[in-house]
Amino acid sequence: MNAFKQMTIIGVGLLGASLAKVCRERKLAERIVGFGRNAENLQRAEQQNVIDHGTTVIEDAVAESDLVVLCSPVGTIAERFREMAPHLKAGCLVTDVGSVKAPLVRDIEPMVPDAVHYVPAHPIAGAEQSGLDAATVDLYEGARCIVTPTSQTNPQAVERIHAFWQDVGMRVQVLDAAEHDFIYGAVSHLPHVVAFALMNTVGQLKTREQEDIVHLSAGGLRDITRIASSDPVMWRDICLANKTHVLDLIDRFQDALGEIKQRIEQDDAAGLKESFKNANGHRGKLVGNNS
Ligand SMILES: NC(=O)C1=CN([C@@H]2O[C@H](COP(=O)(O)OP(=O)(O)OC[C@H]3O[C@@H](n4cnc5c(N)ncnc54)[C@H](O)[C@@H]3O)[C@@H](O)[C@H]2O)C=CC1
Ligand SMILES: O=C(O)C(=O)Cc1ccc(O)cc1
Repeated sequence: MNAFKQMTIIGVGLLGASLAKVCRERKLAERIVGFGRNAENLQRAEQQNVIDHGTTVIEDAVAESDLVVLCSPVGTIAERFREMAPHLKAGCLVTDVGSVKAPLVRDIEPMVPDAVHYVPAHPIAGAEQSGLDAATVDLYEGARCIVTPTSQTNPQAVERIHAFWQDVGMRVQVLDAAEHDFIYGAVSHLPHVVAFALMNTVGQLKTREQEDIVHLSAGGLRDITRIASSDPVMWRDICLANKTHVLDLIDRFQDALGEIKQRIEQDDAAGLKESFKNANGHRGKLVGNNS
């Protein structure tokens, strides 16, 4: 097991507090420090014994730590790294949970001090809820964690961070950051954009009596839009950070939607059936039904 004397979590929300909980339970760190902007949130995390100590002063948060995990929104991670970099001790390992990797690697790698190692990571574990109160000890259990080292990343540091995420309970896999952003743009970011757009389309429609029509829906609308309840700041940051891939994927989605639209317009029953049958096949791969 890969026990650290002290670890710091930057951003004690869903991902950060869940990580603190599992590290506490599995004794992966002797002491857990939380950094955040909101003193009241940190105080509550201390009271709940999620962290040993909370501080809004980044120097105090990281100076004695052997491991720092950045768990704040994607748009804030590089800035937090810049602030903490001069205060990191020699030998400190830094990883993160950001949902987009290439821009973080591009911005952070040039700022990494000598004798400090940054190994980017993305645990594919989460939910549509956010914040300390949504955190659970088993959020990460059995889920995939993508690690995206570069040619400059120290191999021993990669091994230790790999072991850390494994100790947390994750199945670790290495990917190039650019490929990661393409893949998760497709399987995570586009679905969120579609869910937000679908809810905006249907959500504003009213009955003749000016009542919301969503209450009249069957289970399907709820199934397809669960993730439209996700945090707007988090998803704003993800879409802007992964802009190129997200825009390309929206184009692809519009093409697929356009094909269905055209087949309906042209009363192309066979073509329409083909579009839907193809989708059945693709979803079969997703849910493990290849028949
Ligand atoms: N929610 C999810 O399902 C997943 C989220 N992620 C990534 O994890 C990170 C955190 O997401 P969540 O835990 O869901 O969000 P969250 O909103 O629950 O927690 C974020 C925490 O960061 C704090 N924070 C906000 N701005 C900050 C700043 N400038 N400096 C320091 N702390 C700041 C917030 O106060 C909050 O405590 C994001 O980068 C996200 O992309 C990764 C995998 C899954
Ligand atoms: O709630 C869901 O189904 C998710 O998709 C959670 C999620 C959100 C963002 C990530 O980067 C990874 C996982």
